[in-house]
Formats: sequence, C-alpha cells, structure tokens
Amino acid sequence: MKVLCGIIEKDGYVLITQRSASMSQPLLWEFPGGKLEAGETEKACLVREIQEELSINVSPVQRLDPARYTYPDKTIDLIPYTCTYNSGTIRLLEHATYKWVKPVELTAYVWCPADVPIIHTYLQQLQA
Ligand SMILES: Nc1nc2c([nH]c(=O)n2[C@H]2C[C@H](O)[C@@H](COP(=O)(O)OP(=O)(O)OP(=O)(O)O)O2)c(=O)[nH]1
Repeated sequence: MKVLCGIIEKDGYVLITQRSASMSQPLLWEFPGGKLEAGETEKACLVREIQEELSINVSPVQRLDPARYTYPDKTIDLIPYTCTYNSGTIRLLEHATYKWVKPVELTAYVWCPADVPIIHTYLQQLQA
C-alpha cells in the first residue's frame, strides 16, 4: 500500500499533525497525507488528502526517499514530498491537533514508526 505524506514548509517551520485517538496509530505524530487511490498520481493524492484533512491547499515540490514499514496488519510504502503552503486556514477535520515546528524539533515527537527514517532523510537533506 502506498501512502503519501507532505512535509509542508512555511517560513522555516514544518507542519506536523497528531493522529486522533480513534484512528489507527492513535495519538502518534505524522505528516498529513493518506493512501494513494487507483489511477491517481502521487502529487494529486497529496493535494487531495491535505485538502480533505486540513482544508488547505499545498503544492508538492520534491519527492524524498520512500520508507517501507510493516505494521501488524499491513505494509506501507510511505512516500514523502516537501510541499509549499499556498492558501487556506487550517481546519482540523480528522486530526487531534497540529503544530508548526522547526526542523530540529521534529525528533522530539513520538512519530508513527514509518516516519522515523523519513525525518532523518529530511534533516540530512536540509544540511546538504
Ligand atoms: N498520512 C500519513 N499516514 C501515515 C504516516 N505514517 C504512517 O505510518 N502512516 C500510516 C497510518 C495509516 O495506517 C496509513 C495512512 O492511512 P490514512 O491516513 O489514509 O487512513 P487511515 O488512518 O484510515 O488508515 P488505516 O490505518 O485505518 O487503514 O499510513 C504519515 O506520516 N502520514
């Protein structure tokens, strides 16, 4: 299963979202996004999911290395894109909460395990 996630950047901060208590991976932090649907491009999926979840419009910019992770019930390929924030005010339609954090603060949160290598890839590429 392919899951797209957006690392949305704005003024030196990155948007992170906390999964709600009723979702799978409850209360863990993630980058907003969701499952790729049949016939959909990766970028279109990301734009759609982030609009549906947060009511904001983003533009995917750069695809980073995907990470494969096997949960007890499924294996996902988590595919990150850095994104720019275009428009809209965040409305939480699915998540418990959100935060804008500095990239160096990303490692202080408890993430869905699939995200851990992605955060490291992202931090490395910011330094490059
Ligand atoms: N959107 C998103 N999902 C992530 C991340 N990391 C991670 O392990 N996932 C997992 C959680 C979900 O199992 C799946 C994304 O599914 P989804 O957000 O579209 O839908 P869902 O919670 O209803 O999925 P499900 O687990 O209940 O099947 O990928 C991430 O950074 N962003």
